Amino acid sequence: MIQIKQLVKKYSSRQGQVVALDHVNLHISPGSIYGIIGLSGAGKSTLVRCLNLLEKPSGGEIIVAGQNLTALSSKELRKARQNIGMIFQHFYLLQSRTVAENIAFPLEIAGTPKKEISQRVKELLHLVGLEDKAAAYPAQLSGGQKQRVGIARALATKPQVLLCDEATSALDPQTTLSILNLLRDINQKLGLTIVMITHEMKVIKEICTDIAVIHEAHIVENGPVESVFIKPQSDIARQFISTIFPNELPEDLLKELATHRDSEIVRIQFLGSRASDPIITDLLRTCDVRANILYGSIDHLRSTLFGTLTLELQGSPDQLQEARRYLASRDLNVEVVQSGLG
Ligand SMILES: Nc1ncnc2c1ncn2[C@@H]1O[C@H](COP(=O)(O)OP(=O)(O)OP(=O)(O)O)[C@@H](O)[C@H]1O
Repeated sequence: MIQIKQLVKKYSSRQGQVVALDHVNLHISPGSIYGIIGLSGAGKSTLVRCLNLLEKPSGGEIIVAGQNLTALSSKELRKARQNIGMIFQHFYLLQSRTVAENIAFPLEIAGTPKKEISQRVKELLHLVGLEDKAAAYPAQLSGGQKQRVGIARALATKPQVLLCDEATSALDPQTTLSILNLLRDINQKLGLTIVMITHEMKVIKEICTDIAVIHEAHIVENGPVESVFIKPQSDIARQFISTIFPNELPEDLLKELATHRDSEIVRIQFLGSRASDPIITDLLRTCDVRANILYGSIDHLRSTLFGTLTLELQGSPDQLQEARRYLASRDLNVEVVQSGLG
C-alpha cells in the first residue's frame, strides 16, 4: 500500500543543516497496522508528515496505492490526499463548529452534495460511537471523544490509509486503550491501512502487526511485531521492549550470581501456545540441572501471548549445554545473560 524509497529530509536551521531522515526505505502492506517507534528527535513526525507530503521530501519517493506522490502536481496531490486520512496528538478540531460540522468539513471541501454529506456524517458518528454528540462543540468533549471526532473526520473521504501522529499521547491509559480498540475495529471492518507514529511500546504491543524502529534518522530494524519482540536486533529495540517487559536483574544480584560455580543465567522468551507449556518441569526432567527462577512475566502482544522467564541453571558444563540445546529444540528463544565461575 505504501512504499517509501530512499527518503531523505533535510532541514536548514541557524545551527546548520539537520538530516531528519537519511535514505529511509519501508514497505507497508495493505491492511497492516504499522507502528513506527523512536525516541524524541528520531525523525518520526517528519516521516509521517512526508507520507502525505505535508512535509516536502528533500529526496526519494513516496508511493501510496500505486501513485508516486512526489511526482504529482498540486491539484493531483490534493486529490491523492483524499485517500490518506490523518489524526494528531492535539486533535486540531475547529472550535467554532459542532462535532457533525467538523466531520463534514473535508466533504464540503471535496464538493460533496449536502444530502450525501449528512448521510456520511451519520454513518461516521455511528462508527466512532458519538451519535449523541453531533451538536456538541469540541470544548464540551473529553480528550477521547475529541480524538473520536478526529478519526471520523479523517475517514470522511473514505481513505485507504490512516496516518496517526502520536494519536494517543495526550490521553490517559484507559482512554488510550479505547481509542486503540476503535482503530483496530476500523482496520478490521474497513481493511484500512494504519500507520502509527509513537514513542510508546505499549501502543505497538496493543494493536500493531508490524513495527519499524527509527533512530537518528535511520530505520534500524523492522518486521512483524512478534519477530522483533522475540529477537530484537538493535540495542534501541531492546530498550523499547524492556519498557513494557522489564527483565533486567538488579546489579547486586547479578554480582552475587556471578560468584556461583557451575551456573549460568539464561533468559527464555516465548510466544503464543508455548506459554502454556510446563517448560521448567520438562527441562528438569529431561536434563539433570537445577533451576532457580529469577524473573518471569507474561502479557498480550496484540492477539497472542509473549512471555519472558529468567532462570539461573546449575549443573556441569555438559549439563548446562544440554539444557540450552533442549530449550532451543522447544522453539524457545534462549539467551545466556551471564555465566558463573564454573
Ligand atoms: N522545521 C524544522 N526545522 C529544523 N529542524 C527540524 C524541523 N522539524 C524537525 N526538525 C529536526 O529534525 C529532527 C527530527 O525531528 P522530528 O520532529 O521528526 O522527530 P520526532 O521523532 O518526531 O521527535 P518528537 O517525538 O520529539 O516529536 C530533529 O532533530 C528536529 O530537531
